[in-house]
Amino acid sequence: MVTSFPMPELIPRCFLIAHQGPQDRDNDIEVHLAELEELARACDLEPVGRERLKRATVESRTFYGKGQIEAVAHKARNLGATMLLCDNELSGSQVRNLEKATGMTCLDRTGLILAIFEQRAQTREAKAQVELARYEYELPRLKGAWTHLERQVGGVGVRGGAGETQIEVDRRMTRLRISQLKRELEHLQRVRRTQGQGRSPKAPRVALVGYTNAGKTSILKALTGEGEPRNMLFATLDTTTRKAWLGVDETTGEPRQALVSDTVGFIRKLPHQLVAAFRSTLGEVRSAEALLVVADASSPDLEDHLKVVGATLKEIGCEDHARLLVLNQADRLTRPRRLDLKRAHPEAVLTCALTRDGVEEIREWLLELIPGPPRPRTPEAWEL
Ligand SMILES: Nc1nc2c(ncn2[C@@H]2O[C@H](COP(=O)(O)OP(=O)(O)OP(=O)(O)O)[C@@H](O)[C@H]2O)c(=O)[nH]1
Ligand SMILES: [Mg+2]
Repeated sequence: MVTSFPMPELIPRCFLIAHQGPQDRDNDIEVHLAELEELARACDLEPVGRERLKRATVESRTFYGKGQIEAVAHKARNLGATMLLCDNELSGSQVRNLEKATGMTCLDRTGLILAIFEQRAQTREAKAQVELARYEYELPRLKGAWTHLERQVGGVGVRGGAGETQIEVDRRMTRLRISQLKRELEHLQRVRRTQGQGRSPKAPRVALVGYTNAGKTSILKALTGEGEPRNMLFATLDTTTRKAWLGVDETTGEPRQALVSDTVGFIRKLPHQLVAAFRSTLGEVRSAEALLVVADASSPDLEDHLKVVGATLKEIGCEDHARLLVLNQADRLTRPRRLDLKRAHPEAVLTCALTRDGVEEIREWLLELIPGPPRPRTPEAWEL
């Protein structure tokens, strides 16, 4: 009999860095680095260390200072790291120069978020959106990556005639794929719209939006009985819509319900290529009548998260939507913090999605969105 032993999985180790300018507070950069660690874990990497690199200006070649890079690379290698994750958005040539200087693979924040989305995308639509974002990200970076190949390669076939360089061929192919993907996404969006047309006009459509890992899927589950919450950044990529039963109309006996959509989470510095690519999925948010803005009330970073959510909603054209702020994970709050939050956000509902505490208040708010029975019309004088 052959016994097979499970092989220990090799998880790549990474070291995290962030630039700290003279105006940046230590704590802010630490919070950003802690979030980058979560992103690394969500990408199946093991963070082994992190460092703030203080410098008044940024270096155009390598972004960080030369001496800083050498010291960090030394430390990272001693900890067994093979990757360097940078919290700042870097240009293609800065990444390449860093890789050359350190001998390690380098990934910036945008590249890391894109990699997570690529791992998670399940449906055709999510896959096309992520692929589009990847090409949009790579297009301005193609330069330089091919400098060793940049030469005149006049000829026939894929190359567009005499004189087209390898970079030009590459850019042309990338643009072609981008327009194919955009067409495919438009088609998928049309299909989605047609599917939505059969929905009951009496059921208001609401979208759950908010910072990643706030508990949007958990609230969906508490409201509709469906959804799979996970303690992981960007667990949800696809929009799913479920019915929330809100009881029966006492006068007509008709069931009352709302259609609740779960959506992809937001994060600070969400790559704009992703926001653009996810426009069609986020179209569900735009076309919703109202928003349930879910936030993790126990996060020390709550107010910052709310600002990011507000700005992203603006970016996708949703600043005027009616909304209810759902301060979730309230079970993790101390009593004084709970009182502070009630004072700071008097309109908000405090919830615990796990015990469904406060979820009834969300239902009541949803009920108010349902159009009431037609009011009896008072006949005008000329009709009598
Ligand atoms: N203690 C506590 N944990 C919660 C609560 N709501 C959600 N969680 C936990 O928080 C984690 C994230 O929950 P999700 O519902 O997946 O969060 P999400 O906003 O959908 O996250 P993404 O889809 O990744 O953006 C899970 O481990 C949940 O069990 C809550 O009210 N209290
Ligand atoms: Mg989710």
